[in-house]
Amino acid sequence: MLLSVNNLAVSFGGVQALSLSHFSLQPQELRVIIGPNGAGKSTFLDIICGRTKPDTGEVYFNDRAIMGMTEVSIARLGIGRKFQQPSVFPGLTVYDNLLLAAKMKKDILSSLFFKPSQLLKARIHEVAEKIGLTKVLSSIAGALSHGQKQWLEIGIVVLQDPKLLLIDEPAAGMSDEETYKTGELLLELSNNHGIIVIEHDMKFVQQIARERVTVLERGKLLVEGSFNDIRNDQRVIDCYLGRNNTQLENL
Ligand SMILES: Nc1ncnc2c1ncn2[C@@H]1O[C@H](COP(=O)(O)OP(=O)(O)OP(=O)(O)O)[C@@H](O)[C@H]1O
Repeated sequence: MLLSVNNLAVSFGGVQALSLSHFSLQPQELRVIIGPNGAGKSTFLDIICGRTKPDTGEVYFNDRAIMGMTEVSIARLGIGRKFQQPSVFPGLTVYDNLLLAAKMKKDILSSLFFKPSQLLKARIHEVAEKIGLTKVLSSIAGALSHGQKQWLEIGIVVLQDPKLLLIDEPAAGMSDEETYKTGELLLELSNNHGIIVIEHDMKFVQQIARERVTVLERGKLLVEGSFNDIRNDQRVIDCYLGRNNTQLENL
């Protein structure tokens, strides 16, 4: 098991944001988490990456207990997080953004004397190819399209060789074509990484959910199953009804 979670609970100001008795992920599994606003999806990823401390519970990554570790230590162990907000350096080229990400993996001291080796250059080109940005490696990141910026963000995380990738709403704001390409990219990445994706667009979920989908509601596990199981589950349909949001797009 790549990730295993038991009895995780966290409250904010007396309101329970998450109460999850069990969750597990296999290596190279791509899991999609859905659920309406406030279901606890981001809180869950925040706990896994060490950004939020739970009140109770255990998280095991490759059988190692990681609760209480800092975000940096957890990242070093191999958990990479891609947030929804952009974090690329807009004034740097795509290549330099990737190079910087690769440098950040090294210790501070060694990076002072860091020179990009042929091996590293090859790795940057390999990742650029994967994320579809080979032709724009020398472009300024700020000039990329929204979709390209998101792929660069994914590339930056991938360059750090995480065993587990946590990705918040990767297709938000993308065109249909960009969304589809993002889905194909995540499917390809799942050959080498465990991936947890939070997503709202059901057409996109259908494209990438080859295994289980986890549905959270009000901080609790509502149901887990194949895409077809959850799409036809009355509890899932009910939990979105009457909500003033556009989250269950294309259901
Ligand atoms: N730092 C915080 N302080 C106070 N309350 C918080 C904090 N983070 C999350 N919450 C609350 O915890 C609950 C779960 O929020 P969370 O953001 O995890 O849900 P979500 O499923 O990711 O929702 P969305 O799809 O809207 O992003 C919500 O009621 C939210 O208001």
